[in-house]
Amino acid sequence: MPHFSHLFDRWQSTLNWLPSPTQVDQFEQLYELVLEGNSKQNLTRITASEDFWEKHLWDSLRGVLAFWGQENIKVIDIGTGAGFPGLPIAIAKPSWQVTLVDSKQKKIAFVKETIQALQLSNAIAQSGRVEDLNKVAPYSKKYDLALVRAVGAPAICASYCLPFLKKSGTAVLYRGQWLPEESEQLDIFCEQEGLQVVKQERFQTPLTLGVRHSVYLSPRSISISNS
Ligand SMILES: C[S@@+](CC[C@H](N)C(=O)[O-])C[C@H]1O[C@@H](n2cnc3c(N)ncnc32)[C@H](O)[C@@H]1O
Repeated sequence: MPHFSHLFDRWQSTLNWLPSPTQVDQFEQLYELVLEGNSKQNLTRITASEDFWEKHLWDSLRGVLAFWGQENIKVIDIGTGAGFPGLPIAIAKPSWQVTLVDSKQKKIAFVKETIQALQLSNAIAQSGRVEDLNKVAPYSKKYDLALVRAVGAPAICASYCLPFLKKSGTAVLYRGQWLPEESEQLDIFCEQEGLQVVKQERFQTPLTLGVRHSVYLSPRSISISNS
């Protein structure tokens, strides 16, 4: 019995995108695997089908909407937990290479099993602390996008992302409310670390109208003066 078929039009009206039949099946399967996984470990409190669609599937994809037209890019999901936002993104964008990282082995075991079950050949999961992984060769400066949702204060999230990014890369902080003091704290960090806030975007989720913000950061390009 499909869980999300009544929400099919919402993909089109809110993201201007429609999943293929295979992607529809993968989203359904992902939901069932998370429910099953939740009976063995604490993966998520968001279990009702509409909540799952809005807060895990839709929200994960909305954060990368600005990059939707890009193909063949490398993406890292930092502190992925049960695989969000990385798994919905790997389903929706098969040409993107998605790396999902979390320090908790058990969560990564679940994500690995799910990648296999969904046959996502464009996703890999890696356990470890991001502040260790982001300094080593396979990961350092390799990513076009670094994504971080619900992991910590903005400056900490930014510090996790920065070492993963190519010079042309972008970090996306997935935030709920965005407070002036968070913005100020992030500005101070960016000033010190050679990052710039490229854009902040405010939007609402389509079903419960929850407030969300996406904050986009990129390494600052250095301008060299002639004098
Ligand atoms: C609240 S969960 C959010 C999970 C997921 N991003 C989401 O939005 O549903 C935060 C996750 O970040 C992971 N995490 C926190 N600090 C980390 C670090 N330094 N390195 C790797 N993972 C970390 C935790 O293990 C946890 O699974």
